[in-house]
Amino acid sequence: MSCELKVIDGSMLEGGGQILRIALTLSVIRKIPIRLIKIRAGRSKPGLMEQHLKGIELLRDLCNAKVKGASLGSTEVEFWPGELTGGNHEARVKTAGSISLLLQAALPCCLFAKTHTTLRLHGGTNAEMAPQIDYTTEVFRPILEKFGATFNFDLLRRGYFPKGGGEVIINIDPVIKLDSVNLTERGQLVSIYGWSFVAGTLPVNMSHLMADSATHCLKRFCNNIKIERYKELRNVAPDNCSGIILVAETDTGCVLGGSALGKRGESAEETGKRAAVELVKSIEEGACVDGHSQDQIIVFMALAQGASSVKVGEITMHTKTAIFVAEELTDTRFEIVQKGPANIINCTPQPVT
Ligand SMILES: Nc1ncnc2c1ncn2[C@@H]1O[C@H](COP(=O)(O)OP(=O)(O)OP(=O)(O)O)[C@@H](O)[C@H]1O
Repeated sequence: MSCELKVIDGSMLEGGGQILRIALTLSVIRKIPIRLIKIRAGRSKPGLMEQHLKGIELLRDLCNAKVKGASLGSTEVEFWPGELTGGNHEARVKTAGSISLLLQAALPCCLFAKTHTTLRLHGGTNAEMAPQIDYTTEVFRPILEKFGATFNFDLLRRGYFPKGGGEVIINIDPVIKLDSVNLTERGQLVSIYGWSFVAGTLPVNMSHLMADSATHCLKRFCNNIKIERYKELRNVAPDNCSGIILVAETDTGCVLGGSALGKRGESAEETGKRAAVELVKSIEEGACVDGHSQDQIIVFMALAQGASSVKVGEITMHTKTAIFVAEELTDTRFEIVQKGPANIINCTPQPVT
């Protein structure tokens, strides 16, 4: 392991928690010690929040890393990775901080561990500004499988804003390598399905209103739409929440998602429509992955053996940020080629000189 610290500037581009997660993940896998500076400088309250700190501690535990400066509010952290061994690990975010984002940082590491890993993650399962856990398992996981990797999960309890309290167990087998992907043929939509839920004391009728409204927006794209409508069991989801997750599949195996959570002052119909509009954007752009998976696959493209190409829609700031960090910490180069409303992201490993 080199003693020199690679500096990653957390104020770059998106300037949020994502830079931190990707940099730490790649630091662990590539065994590159890093110094993160200006952490979350692009956010109104910069520095580490609880969920980011718990993410750092989880990655530290996964590889027995040495960490300096990681505490609430820190804007600078040093991280010296050790050996990735696998085993049982736990992270507990006391707020509704997203379980999916803890997994976003830990999953690639576990894929390169020596043995099987079991993660017990506590926090929010369905939180704003993050993938709902159902998005992670039903949209992101099938895309991950194209890279030759997967995970199993057991959702024990749902956790919503503001209390959190969700709990998910994730089981991950290591891979020998990640496969490169070529996801450039979008094909025709074959089905749209999804889950429209309410929890706590909210009436089940809201789930019907969200699902009907989403179906209304989507029916011009596909005549095979099935959205389950239900109320979560009280013992699994005691607190109030409502939301919808939509998945579109194409005849070339592309999986696109759209989702929304109910919010104060918004009708159930509007929530359903928001999720549908998100999905419609990816459909109309001709993208092979949606705008949220777009940034989440960059790490896998950078770690895969060989060159990958993925057709996406409008390039998001999160994607530009992920590419920036991936190029800093791996021997890969990314190139974006515009194709009408879509873009092709190419990732090519660089010969080691
Ligand atoms: N509705 C959504 N569906 C799926 N993924 C989402 C959704 N909203 C956000 N994401 C993903 O969640 C991640 C959010 O990263 P971001 O840096 O903005 O958040 P963060 O870690 O909570 O940090 P910060 O508090 O600094 O914003 C990104 O990978 C983004 O694609």
